Amino acid sequence: MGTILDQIIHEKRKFIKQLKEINLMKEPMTLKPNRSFIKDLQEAKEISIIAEFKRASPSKGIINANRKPLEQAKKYRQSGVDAVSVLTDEPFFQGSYQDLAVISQAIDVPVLCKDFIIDSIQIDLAKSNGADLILLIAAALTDDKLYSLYEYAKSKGLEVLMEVHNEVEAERVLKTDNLLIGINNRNLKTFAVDLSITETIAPYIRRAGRLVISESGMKDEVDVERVMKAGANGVLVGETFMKHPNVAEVISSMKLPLLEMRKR
Ligand SMILES: O=C(O)c1ccccc1NCC(=O)[C@H](O)[C@H](O)COP(=O)(O)O
Repeated sequence: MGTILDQIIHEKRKFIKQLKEINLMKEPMTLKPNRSFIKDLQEAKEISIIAEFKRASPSKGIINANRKPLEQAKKYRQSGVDAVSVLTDEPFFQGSYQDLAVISQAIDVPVLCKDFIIDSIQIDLAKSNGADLILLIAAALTDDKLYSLYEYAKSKGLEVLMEVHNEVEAERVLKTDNLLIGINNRNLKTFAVDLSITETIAPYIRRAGRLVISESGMKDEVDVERVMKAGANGVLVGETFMKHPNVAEVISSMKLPLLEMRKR
């Protein structure tokens, strides 16, 4: 059956086919201009945190089915996160576009539609449900697809987080002018998480003048400090925030490394 990424993409193709058949598209729910995460990140004086709403995952199964999107997103916002990521994939992550819409309407920071996008109709769907930025995963796309979906997202006023896992993928995304590059520490084929992936690739991406988000596997401030030292401008954290009984506490502890570094 192939890797988990192959399986996800296989399901996604079925979903897109249905979507095109039933034409579920609705009018954009909001007329307000997109919130720019890139601008915030360029102006940020401390590590930026993207907090993810993630009920379940292929690697962990159910992470936390009890948290409600609205409550969790409000807690994230009150804890000072800079953006919220919403997994909209249903079969593997138990997410939905409804989650995205609810969260986008409730908070004033940029919202990332975290999905496995292979067709422009998914970008329309993300936009119409309130996304400010979308994810494009280099490993899931040919160069042509990656570049055309990027152009399409930009034409819709959306920002793009381009995700890479190794130097070859990094080289591919650096051929675009996209500023926001995510380094996923989780191998999407084996699920192994290794923060040294950020340490290896971030300096290369930073030298190219781009902004780096280190994604996956961060448990505490030690991990955040490690990826910051490698050059990350921000982190994307899901499981740790979804499981922790005190979200505000764990988020503020992750902001500490920078304060400590400033004191030195
Ligand atoms: O999380 C997974 O198991 C997974 C498996 C296959 C493809 C993608 C997957 N996760 C998507 C993500 O990138 C993470 O949800 C995100 O970076 C947060 O990771 P974490 O903090 O480790 O929950």
